[in-house]
Amino acid sequence: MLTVSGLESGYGESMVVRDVGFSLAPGRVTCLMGRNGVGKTTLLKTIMGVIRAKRGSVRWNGDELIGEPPSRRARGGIGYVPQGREIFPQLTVEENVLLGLEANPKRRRAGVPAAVYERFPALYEMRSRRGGDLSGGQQQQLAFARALVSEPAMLLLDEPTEGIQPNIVMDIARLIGELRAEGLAVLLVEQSVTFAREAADAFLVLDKGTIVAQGAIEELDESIIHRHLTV
Ligand SMILES: Nc1ncnc2c1ncn2[C@@H]1O[C@H](COP(=O)(O)OP(=O)(O)OP(=O)(O)O)[C@@H](O)[C@H]1O
Repeated sequence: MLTVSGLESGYGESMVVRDVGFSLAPGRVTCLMGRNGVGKTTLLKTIMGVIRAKRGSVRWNGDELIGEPPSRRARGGIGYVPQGREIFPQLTVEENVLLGLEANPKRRRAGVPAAVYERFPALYEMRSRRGGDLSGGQQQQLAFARALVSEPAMLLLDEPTEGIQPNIVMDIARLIGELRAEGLAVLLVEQSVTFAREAADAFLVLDKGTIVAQGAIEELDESIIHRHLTV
């Protein structure tokens, strides 16, 4: 459903993502791995349209997304949980969730669908509190809720377990498993090989902006980890 080919992007003159190609299918979790600074976040932002591609193609169910703004991509079914969560601390939990429907004013007026609060009951309890009052784990739930409120078919997750307590990390693994069972395609940036093996079906390894290894998660072996992932 998502096919990326020959994708290049960066900042000014500096090219960060170089000739990247891969595809994602419904109901599969693909883990994007790589050392710090290799371009994982830049790749996700380019797929979302937050950063403009310099070259290449991002096709979504056959349609070319390059040139489309992020709002059109969100409306088309792509959800994004950014690194560091990017919760608005002064807005309420409910207002933060509704930001996920900015691209869709009609649905926004209908309010937060019951299904979102059923999935995240703690957010329902805290819906009138300020986003900044939530714990790190609750803020991560809020970032997921904001991405899921538009009922996306694909989710881009940028290090959702970063800085999260181990017991909440297990909740995130469970949630990703549920989303996969519901048929979402998931592209997950993750540093932990253990978590990747637990949560993903497939992996991509990025090094200096290029995909240097990919395959089924069972094929993520020690030589790949040693060459491209350990510091
Ligand atoms: N806004 C920016 N302007 C200029 N250079 C940037 C910008 N954001 C990132 N970079 C540079 O682009 C390169 C790739 O950064 P990116 O954040 O995509 O890597 P990453 O693999 O996600 O790293 P991390 O694991 O640390 O999150 C780095 O060299 C970084 O310094």
